Amino acid sequence: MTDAAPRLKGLLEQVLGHPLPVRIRAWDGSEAGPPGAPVLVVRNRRALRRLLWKPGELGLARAWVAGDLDIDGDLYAVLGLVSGLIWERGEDARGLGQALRESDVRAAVRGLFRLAGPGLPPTPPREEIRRRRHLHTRRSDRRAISHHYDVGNDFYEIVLGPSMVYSCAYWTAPESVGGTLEDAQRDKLELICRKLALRPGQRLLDVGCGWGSLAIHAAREHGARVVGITLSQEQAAYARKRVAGEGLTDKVEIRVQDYRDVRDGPYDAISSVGMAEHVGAARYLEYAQDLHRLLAPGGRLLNHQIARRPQRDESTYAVDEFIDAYVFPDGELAPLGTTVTQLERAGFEVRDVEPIREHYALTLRRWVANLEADGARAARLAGPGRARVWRLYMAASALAFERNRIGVNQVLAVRTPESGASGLPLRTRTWNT
Ligand SMILES: C[S@@+](CC[C@H](N)C(=O)[O-])C[C@H]1O[C@@H](n2cnc3c(N)ncnc32)[C@H](O)[C@@H]1O
Repeated sequence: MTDAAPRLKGLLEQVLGHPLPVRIRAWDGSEAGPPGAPVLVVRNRRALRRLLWKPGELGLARAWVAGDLDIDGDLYAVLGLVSGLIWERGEDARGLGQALRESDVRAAVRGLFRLAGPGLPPTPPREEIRRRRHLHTRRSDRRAISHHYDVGNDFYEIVLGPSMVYSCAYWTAPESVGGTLEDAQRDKLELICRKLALRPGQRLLDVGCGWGSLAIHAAREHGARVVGITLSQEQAAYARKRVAGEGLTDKVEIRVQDYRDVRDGPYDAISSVGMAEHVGAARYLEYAQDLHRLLAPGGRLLNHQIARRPQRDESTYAVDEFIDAYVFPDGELAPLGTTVTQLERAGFEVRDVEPIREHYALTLRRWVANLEADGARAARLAGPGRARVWRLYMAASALAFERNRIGVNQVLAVRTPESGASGLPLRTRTWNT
């Protein structure tokens, strides 16, 4: 058979009720679709079986992880076209779906089953079997963090580069966008320290300290005494080595500790960068209360966190299955308004919100480029499936930030004392200066 691609294209369009914007190359070498369009490579029939067994995002992801599906050409272009179908046409597609004759769709699905050939559904990967409800106990959080972060520091060195910062960088000026990721990450760390108004000798708690970059910056550049906490053993070992290398062991302590177990407050300032996404809606208020309790009166919190957009009907919100199963088990995004409300409920005075959505798209594109530049080694270190997942999730996330599906915000909050003296200057921001 040398006509798999045109048959597949026809059947998929019949199911979707929409022309496919990408070209398809099938296992028999046949191709179909708009000439010059990016190519979705379907390497074998197993890819189809995975899709049919678990239609939608998760089926696609499984086929991608296993290498049964691939992209020939610009990854962003294909993701843009496919996500365009899912996001922009979500509403229309539902309308279209209703307009489609059910008997036609059923016939097309039967055709897809025939094309997929016989075979048992592939066993789901271990990550999916381990999925559980989002309880966010200390134990489940430790396990989820280990899944994501104990992949190996060498792998993260490839993706993140020498700065080893795993959160959105800050591109200070249009010219800086052409600069290095390391400069943009250093500028982000500096921005956070300035927002916290760190002074020599002050105690900073860095919740979710990763590989120690902010802790080191705050101690080295601002003379702060820092406690950095992480749930990842590998991160902590790496961070401690860096701290020692910088000669900062008297100023920086790295602990493997859950934020719920920190008892040695009060701190003058707290940073939480790219960490609150792990907390979960059910625990968010407790998290905010814990940080409030750990701060001295007048102390500042800088919470840097990814936000999703609110749903028209929040009760229909569901976590992204692909991200949950393969990337961040138990990660949860909240709308910005919810985060601000919870911080206020915990007693904070929220003083500044800086949305930096576009900065994350730029950062993610650098991470994808880093991974692609050293793809073979990344696959050796983390396993080919994992390297493929990371590439897909980071590229898809870059598009999601670019298209305003998700955002990221730096929220500055103060444990304002009874007197009302916030300690902030009258103007915290200057536009065009
Ligand atoms: C995306 S990383 C960000 C690391 C770092 N802040 C940076 O910007 O590079 C998230 C961090 O949060 C930590 N984390 C997640 N849940 C935690 C918890 N319950 N207690 C302490 N740390 C936690 C992880 O171990 C990891 O270090």
